[in-house]
Amino acid sequence: MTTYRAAVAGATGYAGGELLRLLLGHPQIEIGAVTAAKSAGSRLGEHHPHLVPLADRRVEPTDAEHLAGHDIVFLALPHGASGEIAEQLGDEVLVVDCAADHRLVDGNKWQQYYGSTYHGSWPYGLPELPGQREKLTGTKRIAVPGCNPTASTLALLPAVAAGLITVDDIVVVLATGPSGAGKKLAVTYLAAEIMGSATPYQVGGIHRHTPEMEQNLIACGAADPKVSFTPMLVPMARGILATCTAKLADPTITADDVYAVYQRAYADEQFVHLLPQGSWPQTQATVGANTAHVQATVDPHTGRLVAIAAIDNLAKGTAGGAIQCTNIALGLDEATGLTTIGVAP
Ligand SMILES: NC(=O)C1=CN([C@@H]2O[C@H](COP(=O)(O)OP(=O)(O)OC[C@H]3O[C@@H](n4cnc5c(N)ncnc54)[C@H](OP(=O)(O)O)[C@@H]3O)[C@@H](O)[C@H]2O)C=CC1
Ligand SMILES: CC(=O)N[C@@H](CCC(=O)OP(=O)(O)O)C(=O)O
Repeated sequence: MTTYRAAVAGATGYAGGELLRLLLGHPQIEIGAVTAAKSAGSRLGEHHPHLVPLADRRVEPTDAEHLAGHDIVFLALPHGASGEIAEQLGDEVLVVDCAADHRLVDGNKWQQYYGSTYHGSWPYGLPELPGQREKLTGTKRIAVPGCNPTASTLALLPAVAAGLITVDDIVVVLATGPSGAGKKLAVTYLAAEIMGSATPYQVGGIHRHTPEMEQNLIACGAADPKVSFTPMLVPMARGILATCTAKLADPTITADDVYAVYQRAYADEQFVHLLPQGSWPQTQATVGANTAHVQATVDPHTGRLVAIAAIDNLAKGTAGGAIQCTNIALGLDEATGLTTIGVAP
């Protein structure tokens, strides 16, 4: 059995920590260098007390020298830092970027929403998109999706692909836990402000995940989709619940029609769990698992589809999705080292 050696850059952060947690259970990937920025020189146990087998690992600086000599490099760095270091890594190493730097195909959209150096696009790490597994197989570069686009795309994919909805008025309202903002940003949200409150942010169509969501819907077959996206912070450590609505293409489409389309679309997707008809996704059931829980129906009063997805932003939304795609790239069983079993309560 081949064993691959992987470095994790940004190992002290939330995404890096979740990558390491999952990699510890991966039978064919061993953990090499763990790197960060200002915390270089510290021990990993100071940052991730839950990762007991790695407690004494020294955190190295993030540079090409420390990332050399690996088969895989996972980048869990802020945007920009990720794009810069990626340019210094050889063509032979598999680079899996959890940041946004290589997600958008359209450089103008990158400028509009990020306004920083555009690093081009890599194969996009959402295997459930039509034709995407072929693009990921054997690749040496993977752009891991944003957690919000993963949840909303998986909620809408079957409806768009089957032409159940019109795509010029898609509304996504999404609740997310603060770990989605990363450790560095999370410290700016005081517990006293988070607990007991729901707080919208990036309101008015300005969130940088909007073009990524639209890009994904184009990949599902939509022509010129328009997404109105409103996220809000809610008091849970992990989790995203994306509620997506859109006008039905034909008002006679029933809830049973919709459910049958979703059943067909996700019949072979082991990491997308379509709930029994009438049950609705809850974030808790996805915690620690590489799953998206999905449900959809119609609202006959307004003639709209209502589709909801729940994910763990750090699992299927980042680290789990990254490992799923890594498995595909390496030709391993897609589920190696991953679970569909969540943690409850
Ligand atoms: N959190 C989430 O749910 C998701 C995160 N992502 C993406 O994953 C990436 C990491 O996010 P997350 O873990 O949440 O962020 P964190 O803030 O929790 O962690 C950031 C990590 O990057 C390191 N770092 C910061 N600046 C630099 C730099 N200039 N050079 C090298 N290393 C640096 C930090 O090290 P140190 O501690 O030493 O400063 C830390 O290890 C981001 O691009 C994020 O957008 C994507 C999807 C979801
Ligand atoms: C709570 C929170 O702030 N969440 C982040 C999601 C981060 C993410 O998906 O990562 P990328 O930054 O790599 O796109 C947000 O909405 O911007």
